Amino acid sequence: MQSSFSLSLSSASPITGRSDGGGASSTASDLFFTTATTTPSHLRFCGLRREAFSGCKSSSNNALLLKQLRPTKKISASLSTNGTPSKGFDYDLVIIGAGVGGHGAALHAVEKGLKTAIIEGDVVGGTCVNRGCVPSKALLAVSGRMRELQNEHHMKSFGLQVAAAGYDRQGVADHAQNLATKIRNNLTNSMKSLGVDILTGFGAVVGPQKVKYGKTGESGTVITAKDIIIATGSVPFVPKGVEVDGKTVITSDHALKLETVPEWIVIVGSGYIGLEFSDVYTALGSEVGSANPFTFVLLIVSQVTFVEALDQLMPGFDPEIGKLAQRVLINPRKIDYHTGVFATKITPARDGKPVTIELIDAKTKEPKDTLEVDAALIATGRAPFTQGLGLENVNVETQRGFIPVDERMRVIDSKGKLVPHLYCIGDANGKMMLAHAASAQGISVVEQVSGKDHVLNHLSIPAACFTHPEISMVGLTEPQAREKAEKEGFEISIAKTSFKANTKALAENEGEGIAKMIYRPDNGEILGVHIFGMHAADLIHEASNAIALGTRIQDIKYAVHAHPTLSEVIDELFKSAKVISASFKQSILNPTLETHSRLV
Ligand SMILES: Cc1cc2nc3c(=O)[nH]c(=O)nc-3n(C[C@H](O)[C@H](O)[C@H](O)COP(=O)(O)OP(=O)(O)OC[C@H]3O[C@@H](n4cnc5c(N)ncnc54)[C@H](O)[C@@H]3O)c2cc1C
Ligand SMILES: NC(=O)c1ccc[n+]([C@@H]2O[C@H](COP(=O)([O-])OP(=O)(O)OC[C@H]3O[C@@H](n4cnc5c(N)ncnc54)[C@H](O)[C@@H]3O)[C@@H](O)[C@H]2O)c1
Repeated sequence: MQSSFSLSLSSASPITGRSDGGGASSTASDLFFTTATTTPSHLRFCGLRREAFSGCKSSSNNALLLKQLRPTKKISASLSTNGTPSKGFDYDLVIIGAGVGGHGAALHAVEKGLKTAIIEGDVVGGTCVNRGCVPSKALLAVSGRMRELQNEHHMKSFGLQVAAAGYDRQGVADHAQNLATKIRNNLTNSMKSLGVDILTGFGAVVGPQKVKYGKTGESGTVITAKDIIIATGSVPFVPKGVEVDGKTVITSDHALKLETVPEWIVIVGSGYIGLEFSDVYTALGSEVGSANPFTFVLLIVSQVTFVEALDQLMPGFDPEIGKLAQRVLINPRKIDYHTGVFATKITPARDGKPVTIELIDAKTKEPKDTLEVDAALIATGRAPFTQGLGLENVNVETQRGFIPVDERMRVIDSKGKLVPHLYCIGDANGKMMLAHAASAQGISVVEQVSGKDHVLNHLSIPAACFTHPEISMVGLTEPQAREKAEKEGFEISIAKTSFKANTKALAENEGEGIAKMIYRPDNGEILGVHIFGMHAADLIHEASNAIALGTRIQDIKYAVHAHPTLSEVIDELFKSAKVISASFKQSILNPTLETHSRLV
């Protein structure tokens, strides 16, 4: 896997975040950074063992994954070759980093006729494909099925009888790894087939419109480019005082290999990674029995203890959704938690002693507790990977490691001026640490360098947490919307619908869930949508596309949805919103006008 340099797969990563810290959502000190196929072979592919019936759905619902699997031939044949560079340059566009951000930019650049090269120092696909979205969603696909198969009450409600479910840990781990390999190959082949030059080595900026690449410590090859995009991503952030050994004190890089499922694991941080892994660990449980597919397997449900610095779990979510998520995803499961505490010192298990975790009160900094457990997963955010990029050669200073950019992803220098022809996308700029955001930013930059102005609306970018059930969101949370409304002087309203009233959800015995919309009743603008429930991650796109396209509730509420589908939850959400009609507003201004209805 590793080539000329090592990134976050190794605990001796060039940056662990220890020295620099920082994070997109950091708040305090350096402690804080923040188809239903049921064949036996299909079950084996998922690493599951089942004697009786199972309903193993075939693939992840991750839109990006589907995009990555899409045949590249979709791009028209006439545009499917790398272009000729602008006069005086080796390339029109050089991208440093072949993660999903760099990949998205490269494909779009070739489509636009730009002569494009991408420099990668490790493996194509970056975090998302190799150590992030892809393997984690493979593990979550398995945990979802295990959860369902183990839920006797749920199975009985369908009239199904199910014998004890078990799993083969290595089989599950292989499923995750095989998927990563497959998607990595797809990404590599998609770029190769379009003629993108994939250059191997560590890339750095050596001057305006000049990039060097090669093995670290060697002189390397210098190439010129009309425009440069930095897309170097991020690595796990490990707070000061935490000793990662990769076995008992781990980051997501290690956890995704699923080398063990500990009996008791502390998860430090209850954000996306913490929550998704709590779903995996509590569904799989620690295996202590036989591994034969046709014998009884004893699984001990793993105990998860969350350690969260803020006063509530899942602080990033809309508070109402967070509360519901806690009631469904935390309270009934073997999960306990300590909130308002920092993990200041974590020592791996050694010499027969367990992992020890020292907690201090987040506000008073007084010692609070010491936990002794089997393992600890550090899920305290991610640190940008921006060291050694030669930013000093273009007078750029990072901010807690992140590269400062404007709304067009143009890099800003230490004097606050834009650096001509230099852009930064994805995790390295810290605007929104999501795979599809990185890719969208890359496409936006390519639009700009090909002569079309483009500003990406980050408030239209959806996010999802792939727990069971899922959580998704787009736009503002209720508190954020209230703050904005107060500042700008407008009213907000809230609409809510329940999965309990949805036929499809009830047919699936999955009525637990809500959708919530925050909007402006005066003009029908959607400010935020939050969904908790089955397939929430897929359902959010109707709302995110409406925000992106500026569609108002009074227009989208007439769109027709197939029955019975989960999408009717969102249909009902739009229909239940009360927008004051234009004619009513007119009638207030001019009382002589006749009005039929106040609301639309
Ligand atoms: C466990 C986990 C699960 C996640 N799940 C999701 C999810 O479900 N959905 C989602 O949207 N996001 C998810 N994310 C976040 C997502 O992985 C990142 O937001 C995304 O990978 C960022 O893409 P990027 O292109 O900016 O950087 P990266 O994917 O990190 O890619 C950067 C690339 O640049 C290369 N590189 C770095 N420096 C240099 C250099 N100087 N020269 C050459 N090459 C260099 C690296 O080797 C790497 O290949 C997850 C993250 C984790 C850790
Ligand atoms: N499904 C997805 O889209 C997905 C999945 C996984 C990761 N990601 C991305 O990866 C990034 C990293 O995820 P993450 O979960 O590590 O970060 P996060 O920012 O989502 O959550 C980190 C949590 O750790 C807490 N924390 C930080 N320092 C702490 C400390 N010292 N002690 C106790 N608590 C502490 C924070 O309060 C926060 O709740 C996120 O930005 C996310 O966008 C996305």
